[in-house]
Parts: sequence; C-alpha cells; structure tokens
Amino acid sequence: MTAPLTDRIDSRERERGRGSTFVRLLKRPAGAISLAVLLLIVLVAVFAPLLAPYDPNFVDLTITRAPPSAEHPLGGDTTGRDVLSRLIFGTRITLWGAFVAVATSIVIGVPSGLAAGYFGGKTDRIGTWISDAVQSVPGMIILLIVGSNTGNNFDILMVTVGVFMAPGYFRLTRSTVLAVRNEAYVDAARVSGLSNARIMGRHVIRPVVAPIVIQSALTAGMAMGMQAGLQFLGIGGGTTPGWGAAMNEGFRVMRTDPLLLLWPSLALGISIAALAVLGSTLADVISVKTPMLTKRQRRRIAQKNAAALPADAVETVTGSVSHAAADSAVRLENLRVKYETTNGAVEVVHGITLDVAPGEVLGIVGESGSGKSQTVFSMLDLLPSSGYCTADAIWIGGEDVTRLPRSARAKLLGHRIGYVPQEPMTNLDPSFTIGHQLTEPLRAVHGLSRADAKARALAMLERVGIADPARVMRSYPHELSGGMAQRVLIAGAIAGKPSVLVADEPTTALDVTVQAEVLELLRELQQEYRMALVIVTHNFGVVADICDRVVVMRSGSIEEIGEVSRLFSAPESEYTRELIAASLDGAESRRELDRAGLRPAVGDAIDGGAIDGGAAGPASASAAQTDASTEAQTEEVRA
Ligand SMILES: Nc1ncnc2c1ncn2[C@@H]1O[C@H](COP(=O)(O)OP(=O)(O)OP(=O)(O)O)[C@@H](O)[C@H]1O
Repeated sequence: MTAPLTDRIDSRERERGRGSTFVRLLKRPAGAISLAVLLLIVLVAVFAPLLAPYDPNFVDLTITRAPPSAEHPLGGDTTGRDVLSRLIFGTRITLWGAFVAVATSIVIGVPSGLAAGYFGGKTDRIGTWISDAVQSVPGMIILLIVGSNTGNNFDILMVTVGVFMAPGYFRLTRSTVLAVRNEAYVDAARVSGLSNARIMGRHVIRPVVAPIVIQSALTAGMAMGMQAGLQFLGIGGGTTPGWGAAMNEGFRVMRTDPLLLLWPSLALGISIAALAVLGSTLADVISVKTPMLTKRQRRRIAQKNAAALPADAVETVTGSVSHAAADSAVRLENLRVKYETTNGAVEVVHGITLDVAPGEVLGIVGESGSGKSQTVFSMLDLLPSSGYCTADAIWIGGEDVTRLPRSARAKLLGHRIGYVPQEPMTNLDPSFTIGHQLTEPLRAVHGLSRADAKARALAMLERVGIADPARVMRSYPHELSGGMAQRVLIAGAIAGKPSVLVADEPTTALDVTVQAEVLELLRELQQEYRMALVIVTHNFGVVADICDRVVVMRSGSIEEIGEVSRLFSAPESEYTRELIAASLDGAESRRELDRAGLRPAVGDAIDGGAIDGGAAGPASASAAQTDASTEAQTEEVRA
C-alpha cells in the first residue's frame, strides 16, 4: 500500500510545483494586469495626500475650466479646483464606498445562505423569501428615501447598497452549500460529534470561499458603479470629491469642457473593468486546479497496486456471545421510519425491535431497499431532513436516547457510538489533511490538547495497520487508496473509544483482498475494545466471516433473526433460505449441498457470496479476479 501512496505524494509535490491559486493567477496576463491596476488604484488611495499636488477643495479661480497644463496636468474644474487632485482623493471615497457595500453584503448574505443551505426546511424557506423580497424592492427609490432621511450620509447609503446586493451572496452561498451538505464527509463530521456551527464554519464554508472571492470582485465593481450613479444624481456626499460627483459636474459642462467628464469616467471605467477581469480570471484559475495524471502514470500506479495485493484472503472465525436484553449495547423497540413525500408520509421501516449485546457482532442483511441503512441511521440520529423515526425506545449504553434533546444525542456520536461509512473517499473532506480530520474531533469533542490529539491520531493510525502514520497524517484524501482511506475512517471512528461501532457496508467500495483485511481489522478491534459491532451488509460472506447473530430484513420488516450458525443451517423463513441460496453460485450446487448436509459449513461454502451482485469473495475465484481488476481500474481512474 505504501508504493501507491508514494506516487500520490509525488504527484502532490508536482501539484505544489504548479503554485498556489495566487501564483497561477499571476501567470495569466489578464490576472496579472488587472491585479496590477487594482494595486495601483489602492496605492493611489492610500498615498493620496502625498500624491495629490493640491488640496482637492482648494479654489483658485484662475484655473477655472483651465485646460491641462504643466502645473495642472488634468486642468481645473468649473469652480477652479485641480482636477487631478480631486481624482486622486476621489479614489479613496470610491474604494471605501465599494468596501462598505461589499462587506455589508457578505456579512448579511453569507451566514444566511450558509444557514439556509445547511439547515434547509423552514430556515431555507424564510431565507429565500426574504432574499426574493429584497430583490423585488426598487432599490433606487429606497436609496433616495434613505439619502433624504440621513442627510445624504455616504456610509449609510453604501450600507443600503450592500443590503440590496446581499441576495446575490445569499443565493450563491445557499446553492454551493446545498451541493455539499449531503456530502458524506459532512455526515462524517457530524458523526464524529462536531457541532453544527463548527461543521458550517470549517467543512461547509470551504467550497463557498472561492465563489465568494469571485463574486466580491464583481460586486465591488457594481458598487462603484452604483455609488457613482448616486453621486451623479447628487445623492451621497455632494461635497466629497468622489468620481461620481466629478462625473456629475463634468456632465453639466460636457459640451464646452468634455475632458471634465472624460477623466472621472476613465478612472471609474478602468477600475470596474479591472475588477470584472480579475473576477472572471479567478473563476478560470480556480476551476482548473485539479491536476490530471498522464496515461503512463496511471498505468504505473495500477501495476503497483496489483503487485501489492496479497494472494490469500483471511480465514473465517465466528464466536457467539450470550446476552440479556436488559443490558444491551443497543436496543431498538418498535422502530418506525417515515419519509414525507409529495404523496404524503411513506413508512419504510415498520416497527422493528432488535438488540445488540455488549461485545456482540450483529449483522443486518437484506436486499437493496430493505431498510438496513434507515435502521442504522435511526440509531445514529442521522436520517435526512425529509425523514423521521419514532420508537418506543432506542437504548444506547443503558440510556433511552429518544428522551434526550437532539443536542445531547449528537454528543453521543464519536463518544458512545462510532460510525464507519460505506464510501471511504467521499467521507473524507478533500480540503483538509488526514491529520487535521483525525485530530479535529479529538480536540473539539474530546477536549484533547493539540499534542495529545496528534499522538492519539498517530497511535490509532498505527493500530489500524498504516505503515507510515506520520506521512499519512500530512496527506490529503486523494493521495490515499480506498483501503487506506477506510482504515483512516476506522481509526477516526474508534479514536473516541465508543462502546458501539456501526459499520454500514464498510467493505463494499473496496477491492476484494482489501475487503478481507478491513473485516479482519474490524474483528480485531471489536475484540480488543470489547465493542458491540453492528455491521450492515449485502454479503453473506461477511456475515459468516464476522457476525455472531444476524438480522434478515425484508421490505422494512425483520424477516428472521438468529445465531449465524443456526440461521445458515436451518433458516426459519423461506425468504432467508432464498437469500442464502442466491448467494451460492447455482441451484445445482445448492441442491448438492442440501443432499450432503453441508449447508451449515457456510463460512467455507459461501464466503464472499453476495445477495444482489455485491463483490464475490475468495471462494469464487473468477468473480474475485474480475472484481479485483475492476477495482484496480477504478482505483487507477480515481488516482
Ligand atoms: N430520502 C428518502 N426519501 C424517501 N424514501 C427513502 C429515502 N431514503 C430511503 N428511502 C426508502 O427507504 C427504503 C429503505 O432504504 P434503505 O436505504 O434503508 O435500504 P437498504 O436496505 O440500506 O438498501 P441499500 O443496501 O441499497 O443501501 C427504500 O425503499 C428507500 O427507497
């Protein structure tokens, strides 16, 4: 596994060689020129008192409407003031106005868009309604009213402009958050026990930053235009030497002294154009960030991955734990899960009751859509917003969690109950290193210091079999293979030493030999930490391999529940019998097994069999090879 990682880290270093977003922006002529122009404008604003040859309000009647000269390079205005000095000082007020408007828009639009996108439901509806309402109000009329009631206070007017521009930020943030809020890494952050505020502030806001920077460049240009328009109408600081005020004056004498209109128009036009070009170049630069490997590099990685695969899979061993329902690690009583749809509420889990003893491994099997995931999401309190569950009780670690407020229940995640998801890659946030993602919950949820969290994370990575934990801590998710990413997630899930670990199809997305290793690891950890393990799977091979008891689900109900050996040797339900049979290669071999009385030896007979086309195990060598090569290709493409 270390060889592919080395390749990926090399590729990261190559990526670093390409430079940061800023360097890549500078490499583009449009980016470099627009940035240089804006920098010049900012410098002019900052050093205006040093650069301006005269006081911008000093009147010298001898230069009234004077043409450009050596002393007054841009001439004099209609009241005898130096045009160049007024333009230089005008840069200050123009930039300040744009800043106030953009800052106001960001302060209003971004947090509200974040909340609307993340929480959805009522928050989203109210936020969208207010945003639509603000957009439908005629802004210029409100600005005129605000101007007349505040004595044309420039700052208040620019704040008002910012309020009218906030819906742009709201919609942008909301739509970006909507796109990421259901990402598995956001769920994973929730499962690790992080608060909503922290998830929004760290994981959800990241993808929003780049669009906001681009939007700000464009909004600043628009704010400058609006400010100039207001000053042109004589609103907002008629005495301030802003560019708009200068344009207003120039417009009045346009026929006789067109230069008085030309200079401020040029200054404004160049600034707005520079901001627009900067915004669009930034958008281009950010969107081409992901580097692509060449075909040869991809082939080399695939060959190394194939060479790294061990020849044998693990043996199957199962043990059984006797338990009493009273001291269950988890107990669901009469659990129902419903979804609100356009046709009303639809029940997808119909009043099931099950329990798991401390230290027991419970498998939940069933066809796709049978309700396995809804059952474990109810345990974790992670149903999507359109779904909800009711239950007589949900006992976790001796406590009925249905009586707890939501916030207290969220605190159980990462502490009392850990979660290993199905898709390791999508459950890691691509923006942060593995080290950050492992230490963040340890610090925020478990209160460890930075050094202790790092030491614990390193120890956990080592425990889950990662050869060079320090290096993996510095890596980003795309630099890991699927198997390593799953080990990282297992390390994260057990770092808080939970008493229950829920694994939702933890091996489905992995290569067959890695599947065996990950199962082996889960079993080892479960025994070492004496955790209860609830494992959702399609795969009867996994059940035979690791589980003590198994729950067979069908269409949202429990079809059968029992000890693994009994269930395989003498299934009570015809449906269970069919499911087990379906995981064997063919009816013929099944009948032979029945005749020979070999069905109980399921660990050997059906190891790796899958109900509905899941990955086959070592017993099915040809299928395994096909899957392994498919996985290797997938890995190659992903890399
Ligand atoms: N957001 C949703 N809205 C409406 N129905 C849903 C939603 N999510 C799941 N369901 C329904 O709930 C039922 C059970 O789904 P669940 O995800 O638990 O199945 P599963 O057994 O885990 O299947 P798989 O193995 O394919 O994940 C399915 O019929 C599914 O259509």
